[in-house]
Amino acid sequence: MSGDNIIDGKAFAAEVRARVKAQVDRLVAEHGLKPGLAVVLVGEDPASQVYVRNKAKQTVECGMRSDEIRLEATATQEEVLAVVDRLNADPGIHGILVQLPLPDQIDESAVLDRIDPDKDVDGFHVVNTGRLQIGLPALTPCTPRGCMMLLHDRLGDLSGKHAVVVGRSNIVGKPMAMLLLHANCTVTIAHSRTKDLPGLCRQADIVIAAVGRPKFVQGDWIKEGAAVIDVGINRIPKEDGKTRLVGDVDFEAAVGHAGLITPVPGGVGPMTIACLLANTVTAACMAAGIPEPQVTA
Ligand SMILES: Nc1nc2c(c(=O)[nH]1)N[C@@H](CN(C=O)c1ccc(C(=O)N[C@@H](CCC(=O)O)C(=O)O)cc1)CN2
Repeated sequence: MSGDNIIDGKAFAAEVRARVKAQVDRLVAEHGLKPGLAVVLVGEDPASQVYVRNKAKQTVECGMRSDEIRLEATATQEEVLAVVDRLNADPGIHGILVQLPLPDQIDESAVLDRIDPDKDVDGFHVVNTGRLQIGLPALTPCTPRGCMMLLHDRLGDLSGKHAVVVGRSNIVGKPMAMLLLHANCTVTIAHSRTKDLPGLCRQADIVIAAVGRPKFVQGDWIKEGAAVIDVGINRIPKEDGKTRLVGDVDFEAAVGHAGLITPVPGGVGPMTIACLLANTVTAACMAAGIPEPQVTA
């Protein structure tokens, strides 16, 4: 995979992390402020364990404080909320993230909305959702923020482009649509009841695939030269009994049509953690009343 139209999300994420590290170094040197991120993991989901480990590692590499709080899969709602309350009250913690998915006995929205909105580095709290909706400064969900960085980096101004977002989840589809709208795109949100999805996608200058179904978006749905951003992370079985990671786009079929395309792995995924680190710096600056350094410039 070396075509000019393939976006290297891993390399771009490394650049973002280097910028975050430079900002952290400056905050420590000039303000004595060391941003702190706490990640809460409930249970032993293997993929979540890997993501949490990578978050902690990259947080430390950027010079920030990293706290990892692990709870048993059988933890009660009260136990999880008590951890969030403690982190909300900790002045050395500027960002709190509760790794999703949570076990069935936990009410996800109750937990996410218990996080102090100013420490909500996932941008999932209803207050940040509302701020984003009406265009106020907000902590923005990491995956959509990463997608926007990739699009701006390669396309510059997005004004007037028709973006089709396939998927309407609260954590990707909806915030993605809002960010594209704020960037002056004409945005269509498509979902399982959308009529003629292939025809709709063929009209798009930008297709965001965030539907959670392996290789759902077909190659011939892509207009020649369109940008295709694949948010999907699906593990499918291989013949040898192991699994492999594929996105929501049939990459091999779409790459010949797209002007730009993100692969899976190595596209949007690495940007999620890089943007989490950037959001933690933003939250620390907000808490200390320091103007936020630009990560995307
Ligand atoms: N509280 C949250 N929970 C979850 C989020 C989130 O943003 N906040 N997103 C996902 C998981 N996730 C981060 O938490 C995440 C997913 C994927 C990657 C990534 O780098 N993927 C690699 C492939 C890694 C692999 O082999 O598994 C890639 O795409 O190249 C990073 C973070 C759900 N939960």
